[in-house]
Amino acid sequence: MRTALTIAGSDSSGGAGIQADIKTMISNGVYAMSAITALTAQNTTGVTGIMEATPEFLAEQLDNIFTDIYPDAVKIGMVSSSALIETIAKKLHQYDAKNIVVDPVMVATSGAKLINDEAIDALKSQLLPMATVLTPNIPEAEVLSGMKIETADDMIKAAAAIGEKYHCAVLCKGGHQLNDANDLLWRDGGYKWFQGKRINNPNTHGTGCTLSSAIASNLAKGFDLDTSVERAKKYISGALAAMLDLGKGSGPMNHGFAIQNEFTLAKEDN
Ligand SMILES: Nc1ncnc2c1ncn2[C@@H]1O[C@H](COP(=O)(O)OP(=O)(O)OP(=O)(O)O)[C@@H](O)[C@H]1O
Ligand SMILES: Cc1ncc(COP(=O)(O)O)c(N)n1
Repeated sequence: MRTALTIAGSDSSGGAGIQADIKTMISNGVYAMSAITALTAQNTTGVTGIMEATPEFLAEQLDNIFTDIYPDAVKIGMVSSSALIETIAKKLHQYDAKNIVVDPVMVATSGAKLINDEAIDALKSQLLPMATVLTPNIPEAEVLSGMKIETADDMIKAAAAIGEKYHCAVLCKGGHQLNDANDLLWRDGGYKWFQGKRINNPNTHGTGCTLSSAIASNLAKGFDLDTSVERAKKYISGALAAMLDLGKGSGPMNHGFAIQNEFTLAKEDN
């Protein structure tokens, strides 16, 4: 069985972060492992507390994972401080990690800030150059490119600027900000649009975490980047279309829709 690792924060309400990543990885047919960067106390209405892991304890988790069950892909989500980012970069270099998907989590759907300002510089200088693919939403792509994004053409320009600077592929997500479900993948000097059907579902807590984990799962299974994005879009559309409605705020998706539908994803792969 192929294996994937998520390095991210725990979401006590289960819709985003480590919990969304593990549910997504299982549903996409890989063995899931986790290195937790922080505990968050949150629900669908907001984040009330964050307790960071120490860099030493994060390093210890990564040592235990990489020296035993080697991950075929790594997804990186919420990492709130530069010391934690430095630890991740050092360990991923040490163990020669492959298929690294970086979701540059900055602000939660509920509005809470999930990264310190000084950590954004560390993210840029240390993690982005290691990424196979980076998955910013529009506000994150604006921060990383330094340009305002108002049109689909701006998405292409910003993704190209980020990709050329950090030498990685960039999936700029239209998401709820710009053109709904259409995402732009820039890689190797060229780009491709992934058109998604907009699903009228207000419950989008954890969509970014879910998409990046689904891409990592498919890379772990040996699919190329374009195919992995295509398959990940199909998975997130299914999870949104399942129309789960929980909580008082922007609720979680139904990550298990495929398993509940008699293992449809697993059947497709056989
Ligand atoms: N209503 C929708 N219908 C279909 N696909 C959607 C919808 N909203 C978002 N998506 C898709 O979900 C994925 C995540 O995009 P989004 O822009 O929501 O990420 P994000 O802003 O990082 O998410 P998060 O809510 O976790 O911060 C993208 O592939 C996007 O196209
Ligand atoms: C631990 C953690 N990681 C990431 C997110 C972002 O997800 P969203 O923007 O959908 O709230 C989150 N809320 N919590």
